[in-house]
Amino acid sequence: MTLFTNPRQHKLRLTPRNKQEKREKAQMGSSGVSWKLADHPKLPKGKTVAVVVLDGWGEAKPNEYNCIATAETPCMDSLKKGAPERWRLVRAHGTAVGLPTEDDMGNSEVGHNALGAGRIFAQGAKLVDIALASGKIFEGEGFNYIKESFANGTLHLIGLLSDGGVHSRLDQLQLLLKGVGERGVKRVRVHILTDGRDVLDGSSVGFVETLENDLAKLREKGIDAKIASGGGRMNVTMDRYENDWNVVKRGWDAQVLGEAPYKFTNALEAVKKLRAEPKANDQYLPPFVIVDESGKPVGPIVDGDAVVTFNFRADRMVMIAKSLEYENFDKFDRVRVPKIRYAGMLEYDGELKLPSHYLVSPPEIDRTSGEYLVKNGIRTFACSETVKFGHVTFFWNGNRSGYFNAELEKYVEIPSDSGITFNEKPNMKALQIAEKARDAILSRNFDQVRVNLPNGDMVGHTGDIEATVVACKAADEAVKMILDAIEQVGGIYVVTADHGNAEDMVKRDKSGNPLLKDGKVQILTSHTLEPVPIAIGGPGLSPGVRFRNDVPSGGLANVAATVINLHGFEAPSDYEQTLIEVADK
Ligand SMILES: O=C(O)[C@H](O)COP(=O)(O)O
Ligand SMILES: [Mn+2]
Ligand SMILES: [Mn+2]
Repeated sequence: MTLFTNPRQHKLRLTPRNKQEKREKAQMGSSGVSWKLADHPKLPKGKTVAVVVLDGWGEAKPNEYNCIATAETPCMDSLKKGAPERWRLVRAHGTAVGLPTEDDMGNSEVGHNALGAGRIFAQGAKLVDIALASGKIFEGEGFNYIKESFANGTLHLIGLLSDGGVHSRLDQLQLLLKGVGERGVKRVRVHILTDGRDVLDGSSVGFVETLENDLAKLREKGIDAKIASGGGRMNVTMDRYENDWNVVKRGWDAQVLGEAPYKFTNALEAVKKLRAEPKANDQYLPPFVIVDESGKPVGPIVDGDAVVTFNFRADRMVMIAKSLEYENFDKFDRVRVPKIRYAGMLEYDGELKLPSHYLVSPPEIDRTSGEYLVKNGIRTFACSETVKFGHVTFFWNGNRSGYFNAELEKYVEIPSDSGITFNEKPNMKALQIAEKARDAILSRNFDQVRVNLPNGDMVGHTGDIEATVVACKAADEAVKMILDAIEQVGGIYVVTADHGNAEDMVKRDKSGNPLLKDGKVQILTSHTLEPVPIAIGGPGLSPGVRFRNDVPSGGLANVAATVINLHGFEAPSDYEQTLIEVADK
């Protein structure tokens, strides 16, 4: 993209520091934060603002692997005609969303965090890198806690075996293994979840080989280190937002109880054999346990053991964290609940304080736009279907569950289909989400109506190009319904996305050509590095409002100030700058 040839170096803001902030803080009450937003000098209050996030909807050149360009998307096409004043692109990957490098694709967590928080926070991936590089990870409360079990128990590491950098990273697991090896661990068991969603399908085989090499090195040092169980991430453990507890149960059975439908004596063989089944892929491998020659599982979790879930990203760890930590738990029959010392790589839910022990402190995402707006009287409605519900609530609000003010907010979750891959039903619940948003807008009971439309992303992850084209059409129709409602109430819309996915479904070489393997293209199931569109409009948009042209490398974090302005307020002074200006007409 020529737009971003000279990206501004974003400073990672870990604490707000500027002068006005200090002055504001001096005037505040006991919470230490002044929540009052100043009136915008030019923009009115009282307009209904629809904020639509198309999940996995990036901008790329049209070609046969660009499902968005292939699909019929008349609504999104018409918005694009508003460029440059009412349509533009924003950065949605790498440092623009707090990830370690520009090679890191965006994802829902960091994307929605940036959209909601209006600032760029060093994200989990980066915080873990820093803690490992400095060695601080091995000095904190969380590590000291699990270390107590090293002398007499086993350390179990559970997580996604991948170098995707979305939920976890293999190099971080390797450093963790090395670190525990140097700090007295005697017995280690790794419970792997294969990826194929943030990385190419089939890459699990290479990751298992790498891990086995590392474990062999530990064994040379006298440490009893083995892979103990496994399964595909979408089938085992990594469900989110309570869409399907069976997924977590399958993980529990394999990891804790040592029970699974498949038993192997070797993890590499397990992954290769299970992948050879018809229609098998890394994302959906069935659960398996590794057994010894006598058929006994090599690593069930028992009393006195320590467990670390090594994913840094929260959404798909909250459910397993609850099952490992909660005494009162009724989501499935755990059969046996071992007395363990459990720590997450990060704290996964700041509101629930879950888990109570963790190795690295999460980003402190405070003073989000959602909280400011509610505290300034903005009545907010948020909706998506289960698989993305937490994106426009939990992630949007800085990884906090719950309302800021239940009287002013309503969050509606539409149950997702479970037990299917979404290429089977690519329309998903887009229409139902749009209907809820439409009704919320027409009710005039809300000032902000915020939705996430999952189709481009969830179907894009299946790698099914035909179905993804259908998915994009469905998302476009949903946008149209929401914009029609905004038209009726004289409101404003902001339509954007959290990262790319459906706009490029093929693995490419450095010059951008499809990369062939054995003469075939490799389907890309993951997100991309592409920028995403943002469009503004609607009858309530004041004349003269347009995108500024002096924020060329603007990213998702600039959207919050923009939305706050459209509600008639000035954004907090330490927010990334607004994307809009009001030209004199
Ligand atoms: O968790 C997932 O589904 C993928 O790893 C990332 O997708 P998301 O960031 O869009 O949720
Ligand atoms: Mn997403
Ligand atoms: Mn995704």
